[in-house]
Amino acid sequence: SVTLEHGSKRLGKRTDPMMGVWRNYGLGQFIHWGLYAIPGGHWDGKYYSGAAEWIRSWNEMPKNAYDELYKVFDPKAYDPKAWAKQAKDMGAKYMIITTKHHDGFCLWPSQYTDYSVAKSPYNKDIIGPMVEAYDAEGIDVYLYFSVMDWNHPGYRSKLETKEDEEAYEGFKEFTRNQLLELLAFYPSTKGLWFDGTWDQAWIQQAAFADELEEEMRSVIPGLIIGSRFRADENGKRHFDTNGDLMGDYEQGWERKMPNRIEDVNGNDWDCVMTVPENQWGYHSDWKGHVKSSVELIEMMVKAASLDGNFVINFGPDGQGNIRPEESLIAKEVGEWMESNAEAVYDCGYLDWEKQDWGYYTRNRKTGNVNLVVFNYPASGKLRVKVPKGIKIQGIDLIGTNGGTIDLEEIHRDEYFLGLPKGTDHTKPVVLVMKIVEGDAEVQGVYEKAK
Ligand SMILES: COc1ccc([C@H]2[C@H](O)[C@H](O)[C@H](C)N2C)cc1
Repeated sequence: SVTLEHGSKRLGKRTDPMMGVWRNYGLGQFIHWGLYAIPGGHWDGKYYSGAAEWIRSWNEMPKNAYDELYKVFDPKAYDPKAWAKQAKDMGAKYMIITTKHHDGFCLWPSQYTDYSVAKSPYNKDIIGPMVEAYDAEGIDVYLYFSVMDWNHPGYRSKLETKEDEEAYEGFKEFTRNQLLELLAFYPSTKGLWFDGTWDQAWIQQAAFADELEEEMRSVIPGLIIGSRFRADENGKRHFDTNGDLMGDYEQGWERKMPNRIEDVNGNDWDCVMTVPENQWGYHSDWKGHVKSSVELIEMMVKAASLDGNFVINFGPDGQGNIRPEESLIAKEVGEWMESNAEAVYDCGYLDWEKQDWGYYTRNRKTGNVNLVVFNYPASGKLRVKVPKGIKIQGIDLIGTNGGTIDLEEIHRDEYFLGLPKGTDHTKPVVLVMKIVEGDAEVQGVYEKAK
């Protein structure tokens, strides 16, 4: 490996308590909200088929028309307490809010630009009440921040001239000022979710970004920052020149998921997922596939089974309403979590052979093995291969106690579990297995022998 000044600062996972909390979240909520929610994917009677939060880049929408939208930003229906309650009922343990997306419009009254809520008819801080409401519900708040800023005069995608370089110095200072301002205004935030960091101009700022990351971490000790904030001095992003993870967790799983534990390279990670195929901001007319709550539950469980978290995106409309499709998802995911959350919260990878019927998750606090069944076997029986030295001490349908599952030993360490008659096959069902490792008759939590 090569010596790097601005590469990864740590090998392996963070081991501090704040990262331990992050690791156990299981489920999060992303909120994309901003001026783009006003046009909602349409302009001048035309339909924008791209991602609604990118409508400013659509040549059918004049840039100045977009840039005037702040003059009509006045979301009468905005109710952060209701949003936080809905997220709580869904079972989200953390929430990521767009403080500033690529358009540069700030949902907080930044001292460093006029392009913020302070200059809109709404003329109140959006972020503060949201942070308070989510904190009150016990949901940790993370602040999304786009480095790319189409509004700032000093922003550049690449630095080609002396003038570019001078302008970009101002932009770097502006970016640092806004980030320190966010941490000062909202000190209860647990981390930052960076985006818009692929431009050559930013990638060249390895030293500046490294120093800024250190500075932010010193302002809020334990702050959690993903792999997408900065590049190393060779322009390597997410993973440095030596292949080591930048930041505290892998942030590349966006609208896609790993399939095997090897894909996550032993890192913490989360997957951020849109409900339609590719809409983060509000689009009033979703086209194509819209994910059902069962699909999203399966992705959430799959993430937990591979040591990751799953984050479902919400895009409130221009008035601050949560759309009906998203409210339905929040309700249905919440109903499932009501009785099955222990198979997701505090759960991670179990190194048992993957079976076709679904996923194993291991609860880090109880030591229990969860079998989450998505693909019901026609036989009605689940095949379970148990590694050597592991004994099944008991198994039950989640929330029940005793005698619901019959265990048939096929041969040493391989069993058929019979699902109870009348199991509802339209929902994922969870079996909870207590295991004993080695000959230990220890009761309670089992830490896998290292
Ligand atoms: C260049 O392709 C992109 C770049 C950025 C994105 C942004 C989306 O607007 C959303 O904020 C997502 C989390 N982010 C990666 C999406 C596609």
